[in-house]
Amino acid sequence: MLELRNITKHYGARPLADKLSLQVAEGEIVALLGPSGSGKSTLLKIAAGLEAAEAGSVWFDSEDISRQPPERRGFALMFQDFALFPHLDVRDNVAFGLVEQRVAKAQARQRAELMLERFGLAAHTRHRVWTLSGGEQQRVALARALITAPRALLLDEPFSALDAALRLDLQTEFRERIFEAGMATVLVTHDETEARAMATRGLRLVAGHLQQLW
Ligand SMILES: Nc1ncnc2c1ncn2[C@@H]1O[C@H](COP(=O)(O)OP(=O)(O)OP(=O)(O)O)[C@@H](O)[C@H]1O
Repeated sequence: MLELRNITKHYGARPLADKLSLQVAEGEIVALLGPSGSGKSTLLKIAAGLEAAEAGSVWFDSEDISRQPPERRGFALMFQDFALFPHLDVRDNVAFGLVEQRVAKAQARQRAELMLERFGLAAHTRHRVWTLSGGEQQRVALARALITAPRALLLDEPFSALDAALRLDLQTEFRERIFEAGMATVLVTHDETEARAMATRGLRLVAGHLQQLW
């Protein structure tokens, strides 16, 4: 269970989080909605360890991980600005997380190939990522996120660059793959339709507080 406990965070005088708490269980996809600038991405970054809160703590199961650096938390991130590596082929993009975990390169590549097969991307294994379509690139990014078997998945507007029809396809596919992997998942999105299509629970962040939508 991923848990934020009594998190407080401001930029200037405006509270982005005001003693905010959130629990996300394994197998749950929680959507975070809210006006632009309300602090959704900041909350995700606090969970990931990329930003510090002024007060409060981040827990996973019964461990306080507030002081752990991002790479020790065992979370996978898919943020708008976490692009794929243009100088690597598709396979090495997917293998990257494993190599970081000191898995031998040959073995990491083999596992990446299996993952790409499951994702219907086998034909692109040795292609540069920038030769793929936007939707394919997002699937590579999800494969890269899931291959390390993360205990939580943090998604920030994963489909914002895609056209409407493709978004719908990917929402269904991502939802299935995320449920199959079964980790605690938080999805930040502007789009309530997308949130309802993907998430088991929807929350709106307003003035530092979370309101339950469903
Ligand atoms: N490092 C920073 N320094 C100062 N202000 C910041 C910083 N990061 C974010 N902010 C401000 O905090 C507010 C919340 O930003 P955040 O990106 O978390 O909102 P958001 O709800 O994800 O917005 P959007 O839906 O537009 O992506 C914004 O007003 C932003 O300008």
